[in-house]
Amino acid sequence: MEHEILIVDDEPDIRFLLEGILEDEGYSTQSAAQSDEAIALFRDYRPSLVILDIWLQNSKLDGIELLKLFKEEEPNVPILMISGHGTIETAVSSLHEGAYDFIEKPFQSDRLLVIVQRALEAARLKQENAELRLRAGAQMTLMGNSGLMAALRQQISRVAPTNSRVLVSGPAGAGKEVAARMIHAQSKRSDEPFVVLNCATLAPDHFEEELFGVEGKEGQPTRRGVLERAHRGTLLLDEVADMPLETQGKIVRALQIRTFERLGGTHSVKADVRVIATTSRDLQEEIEARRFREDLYYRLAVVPLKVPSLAERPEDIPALARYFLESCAESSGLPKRELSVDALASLQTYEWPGNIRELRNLMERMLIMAPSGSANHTDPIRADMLPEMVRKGAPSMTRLNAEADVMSLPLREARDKFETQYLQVQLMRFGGNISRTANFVCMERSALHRKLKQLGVTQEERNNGAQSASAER
Ligand SMILES: Nc1ncnc2c1ncn2[C@@H]1O[C@H](COP(=O)(O)OP(=O)(O)OP(=O)(O)O)[C@@H](O)[C@H]1O
Repeated sequence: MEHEILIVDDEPDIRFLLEGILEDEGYSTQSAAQSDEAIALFRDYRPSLVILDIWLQNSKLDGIELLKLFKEEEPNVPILMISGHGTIETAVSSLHEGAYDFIEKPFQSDRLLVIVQRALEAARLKQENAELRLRAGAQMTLMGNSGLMAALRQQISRVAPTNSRVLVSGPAGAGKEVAARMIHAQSKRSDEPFVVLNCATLAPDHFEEELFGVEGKEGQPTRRGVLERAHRGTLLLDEVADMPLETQGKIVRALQIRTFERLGGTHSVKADVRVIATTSRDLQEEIEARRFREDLYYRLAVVPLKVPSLAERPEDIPALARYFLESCAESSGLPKRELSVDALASLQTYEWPGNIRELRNLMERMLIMAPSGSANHTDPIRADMLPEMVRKGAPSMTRLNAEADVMSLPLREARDKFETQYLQVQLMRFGGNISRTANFVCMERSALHRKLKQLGVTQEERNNGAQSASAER
C-alpha cells in the first residue's frame, strides 16, 4: 500500500526537494512550513512517517516540541529529524524523545531513502508484532466438520476478499467474533488493524467518543476513535443492537458519506474502514420494537451470515471437545486426557445454551478438576465425572417428548413415535454406529436393525443420525 509522508520544514526549497525525491519513489507527500499546519495535517492526513526539521522559523512550536506532541498522539508513527550544522546535539537528544533517526543537511537522496525505508519497515514490524500479540490466544478458524460449518466457512471465503459489510448473527458464544476475525484474516486488509468495539459493555454516553474520537484542544492531544484506528482495516461492531439509537443515526451518516467529525472537532475526517457487525438478537424484532434503525440494518446487512448454535450441529462436538482438551493441556502444561465413549455421548445430547464458549469452559474445567485414578492423570474423562446437567442431556429429551405430543395419540402410535425418536437420539449419540447404539440400548444388533426398519428409520437417517435428530429440535 502507498505510504503517506508528512514533511515539516520552514524552507520551501527543502520541502520541494524532499517532495521530489519521495514522490519519484512512489510515496505520496504533504508539506507544512510551521507547527499549526503540521499538527492539522498530522491529525487528518494520518501519515505513515514524518520528516521533521528541528529548527522551524515563524512557528509556535519548534521541531522537538512537535516531536513530543506527535509521539504522544501516535507513538507508532516513525519520525525522522532533519538537522543543520548548529543543531546536531539537539538531533541526538531527539532520539531520547522517540525520534527514529536524524539526517543532516545537506543530505544525499540515497541515504535519505534508505532511512525512510528502514523506518517504515520497522514500524510495519512493530504493528505486526502488536497484532500477533493481540491474536495470540484468539481463535482464528471455525472448527467443525458438520455440513453447516463447512457451508459457513465457504460463505466466509467468498465474502472475505470483497469489501462488503457483513452482519454475522447467531446465539451467544457460537463463534460470531471468530467468524468476523476470519473474514478480516482472509481479506485484502489482513495486514491492517482489526479493531473491536464491544457495544454490549460500553456505557451509553461513551459511544460517540469511542467511535469518533475527541479533537485535542488547548495543548491536549487528539484521541482517535475506533473508526480512525481501524483506517484501512476492519471495524467489528460487536453486539450492534446494544448501540443507543442516537449513535445509530450518527454511524449511518458516517457510513454513508465515509467521513465524520471528532467530538469537539470542526472539520471532516476520512476513514477507509470495512465494518462487520455481530448480533445475538433478532434485528428485525428490534426494528419493529423501534430499538434499531432500519436504515442502519440495511447498511450493515449487505451480506448476512448466520453462525449455527452448537445444538444444531452435535456431530461437531467430539472433535471440538478433544480440540479444547488438547489446547488447554498444551497451554496449562497439564497431561492430555481423552473422553470416554459415554462421556462423548452425554456431551452430544446436551443442549449447550452457552454454545462453544460453554463447551470450551467445561473442557478446561474437566481437564483441571476431573478426578483421576492414575498417578499421572491420563485416564479418560468418564460421563459420571461430568456435571449432572450435562450428563442427563435432559433438555433435548424433554423437548423431543413435548414436541411429539404423544398424549394426544393412541397408545400404539405414541409408542412408535417415542421409540423412533428415542432411537434417533441414541443413534445420534453414537454417530450412527449401530453396534454401539445396540449395546447402549441393550438390544441385539440384528434386533435393532429390524426395529429401525419397522419404524421406518431409513439408512440415510441412520447415517445422518446426528443431523436428522438436531433438525427435529
Ligand atoms: N468453531 C469454533 N472453533 C473453535 N473455537 C470456537 C469456535 N467458535 C467459537 N469458538 C470459541 O468459543 C468462544 C466464543 O466464541 P465467540 O466469542 O466468537 O462467540 P460469539 O458468538 O461472538 O459470542 P458473544 O455473542 O457472547 O460475544 C471463543 O473462545 C472462541 O474462541
